[in-house]
Amino acid sequence: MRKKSVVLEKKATIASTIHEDDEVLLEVSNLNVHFPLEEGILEAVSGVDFKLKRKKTLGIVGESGSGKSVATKAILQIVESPGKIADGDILFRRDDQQKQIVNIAELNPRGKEIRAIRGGEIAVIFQEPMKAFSPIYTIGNQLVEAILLHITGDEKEAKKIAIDTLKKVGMSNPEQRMEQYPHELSGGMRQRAMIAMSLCCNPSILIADEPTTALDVTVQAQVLDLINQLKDNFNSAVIFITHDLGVIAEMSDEVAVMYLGKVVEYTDVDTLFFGALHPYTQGLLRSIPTVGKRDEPLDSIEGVVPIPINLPKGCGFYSRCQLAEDGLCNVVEIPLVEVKDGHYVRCVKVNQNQKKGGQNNGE
Ligand SMILES: Nc1ncnc2c1ncn2[C@@H]1O[C@H](COP(=O)(O)OP(=O)(O)OP(=O)(O)O)[C@@H](O)[C@H]1O
Repeated sequence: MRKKSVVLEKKATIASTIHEDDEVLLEVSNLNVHFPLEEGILEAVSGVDFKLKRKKTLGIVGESGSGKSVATKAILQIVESPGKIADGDILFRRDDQQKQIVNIAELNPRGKEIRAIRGGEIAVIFQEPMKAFSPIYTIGNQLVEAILLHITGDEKEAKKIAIDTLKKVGMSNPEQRMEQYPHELSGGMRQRAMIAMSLCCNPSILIADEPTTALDVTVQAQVLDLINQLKDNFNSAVIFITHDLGVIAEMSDEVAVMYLGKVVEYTDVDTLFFGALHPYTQGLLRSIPTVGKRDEPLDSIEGVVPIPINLPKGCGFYSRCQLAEDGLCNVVEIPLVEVKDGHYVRCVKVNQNQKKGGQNNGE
């Protein structure tokens, strides 16, 4: 059978503005992160673009294995071996006097410059706080050490900053907490201590990787509130990684939906919830429990995210997509296309529909 011809759109990379707009703190373009394995090259992140503005939160959502964590680890140059940044730029506006823009992708992962950025100008909150702390030092020791490294050489001042930050994250008796070891704190308190650790150096960017998954619902709400307040107080920006679209709705200004190492939809949060176009995003939205649908079974997207080694040509979502069309979707690499101002979608069917002036309802 003759394959239908596919007209390739010009790839719409998310326009570069970091050199003109001071509010843009980070601009990631065409990021590729590969793990060379015995079975072949695992393409964990493949041509990812996004940007981050001061006081804004970018939500990154997608199922397990879609590349969210690896993409953000690349921003800190902490991708585990044998993984490496194979291509792309990670332009970051430094918080020094010149506000110089550096390309993190080109820095030596063990060099002085990335060590000054990591934990200082760009900080991370992990899902599991025990990972961030050493069990053999007190919380106070660890906070003070980070502040001495990034902010001041004066130990007294560093201690004062540590106590103030613990207060800001809602820790009761901060002086006493300084003397405690991580295992002596409850889960919620440990999470707060880790947020304090991330914020004590006034980072320009805070990366929160599933920061509330291990917490109960009440503490979850407090932690989310805290991240929002602190973003405003510290004039910083947040990258929020989660599986949970409810959390995305609450936290994000813009959202990147990732699937199989690629951004498949990128837009502002309202458009995501009221005008998502990619069949994968629509599937994720249909799987959110709602009060009105209490007695109906929840929709779920059948199958799992494949392992990104030796992938077939075409759309990565092809094998699970309700709209998949042989000869159209599985022929060439599908580009990310700007369908409306600031709304980018990686789907041939959506592009066809948009041209006809129709809407893709994902049926
Ligand atoms: N250290 C590693 N070695 C080999 N492959 C890896 C490694 N870390 C991640 N990967 C692979 O890279 C791809 C992306 O993984 P990543 O952890 O970024 O996904 P994720 O979207 O963050 O998932 P989760 O929500 O479960 O954290 C997956 O196929 C994963 O198996």
